[in-house]
Amino acid sequence: MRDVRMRGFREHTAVERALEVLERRIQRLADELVPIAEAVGRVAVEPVRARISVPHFVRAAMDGYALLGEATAGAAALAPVELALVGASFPGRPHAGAIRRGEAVRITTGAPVPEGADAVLVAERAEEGAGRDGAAVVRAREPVPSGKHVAAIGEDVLEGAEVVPAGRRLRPQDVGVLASTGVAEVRVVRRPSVRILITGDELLPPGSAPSGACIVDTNSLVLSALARRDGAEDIAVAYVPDRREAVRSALEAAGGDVVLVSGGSSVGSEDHAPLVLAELGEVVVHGVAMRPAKPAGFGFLPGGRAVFLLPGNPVSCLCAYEFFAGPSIRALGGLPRAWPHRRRRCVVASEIVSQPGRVDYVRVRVEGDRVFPIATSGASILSSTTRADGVVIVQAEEAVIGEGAEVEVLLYDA
Ligand SMILES: Nc1nc2c(c(=O)[nH]1)N[C@H]1C(S)=C(S)[C@@H](COP(=O)(O)OP(=O)(O)OC[C@H]3O[C@@H](n4cnc5c(N)ncnc54)[C@H](O)[C@@H]3O)O[C@H]1N2
Ligand code: MOO
Repeated sequence: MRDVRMRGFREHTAVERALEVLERRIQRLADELVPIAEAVGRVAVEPVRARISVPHFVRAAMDGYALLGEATAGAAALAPVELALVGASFPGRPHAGAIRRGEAVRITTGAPVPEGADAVLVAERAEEGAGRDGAAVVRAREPVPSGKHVAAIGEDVLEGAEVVPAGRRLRPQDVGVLASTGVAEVRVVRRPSVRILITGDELLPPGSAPSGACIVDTNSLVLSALARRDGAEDIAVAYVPDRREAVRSALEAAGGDVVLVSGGSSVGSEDHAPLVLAELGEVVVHGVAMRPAKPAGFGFLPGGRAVFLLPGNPVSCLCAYEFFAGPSIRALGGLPRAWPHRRRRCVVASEIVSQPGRVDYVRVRVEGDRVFPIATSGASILSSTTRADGVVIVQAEEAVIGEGAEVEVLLYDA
């Protein structure tokens, strides 16, 4: 690899080309079995099917009386049909045995309908009392068609039916349904672990007061949160001094499925990360036709673990993460590579200028359906991303997006 330190980049890789490499080289991780209680948010590797039908017994949908519908034929308020009340069925405590025509069982919603019954007469249309012989009876004041207020086996889910497709990031209700069908474990994609190496002798950990020539490291917080958003777990941060040997041993010892190196990616005399990565593995891209994050890059360690070289400037770091590391971490975890931001079509209210040949990450403010670029373009101005509502990505072939044009804004808030 050519040493760009104090010399500069000779050429820049197109964003599209860099993404093609990542798409080819980064595939999802292996799978693992997790208990159903831990499956929310995980990505199913295969379709998950119902183990048994829900409900697995015929159940009442209303409170009232289980009976044979036919037996209530001709019932009316003034001429009720009298049935012998022979028992009760509650959820978890069914009536033992079958009933015959002319008999009824008191039943509550969700309870098993006894054999011999095929309908439920709602409590509001019935009246309990004593028959001529003093035995308990229920009087039906209207006829009940067969099947009324009775849920068939499998009304919710049939045994063997696909509940969720492969690739689904499981929703709370998905695991609810799966559990209801007796599923105990789900095969999901392993979550990527991420190691964040923060380089820069000037940096103090978050929570410190900036002092002297030292500033507070913000990239570790932003990167950790973004990695978590993208499905990573086991995210660890390490601070690495600006010495080649220190960067080398940190990279060697990093572990994790993905390594993010913040800072030291550019052409300064202390920018060791690209050279160290080239020594230990391979640098595939270093220098991208984009702004900010021009010095961004990535490569691989032996065994194929990806290392992302993220410029130290905080906006560049965020931007390089979003373009390259984010899609890769999501793909490792089985999620779509596409940016997860909510999108909104807006009209450009003040022209957006970009340089043809490079992709621009333009921070914008949104007012109604109108979009304004944020004046500063400095990659060190992290507060620009706090003042912005989102970003517009200007493609390499575009130069000026004039007032009145429609653009898609990727919103920072979900
Ligand atoms: N001669 C050239 N100089 C620079 C070029 C170039 O092409 N030729 N590229 C510039 C661009 S663009 C960027 S971006 C930066 C990236 O440089 P590095 O990745 O080497 O980053 P550092 O030099 O370590 O830091 C840059 C800047 O950001 C601050 N920083 C670093 N880490 C953090 C952190 N964790 N939290 C908050 N702030 C951080 C650091 O103090 C510097 O101010 O290079 C340009 N130079
Ligand atoms: O690309 Mo640098 O990332 O502009 O400051």
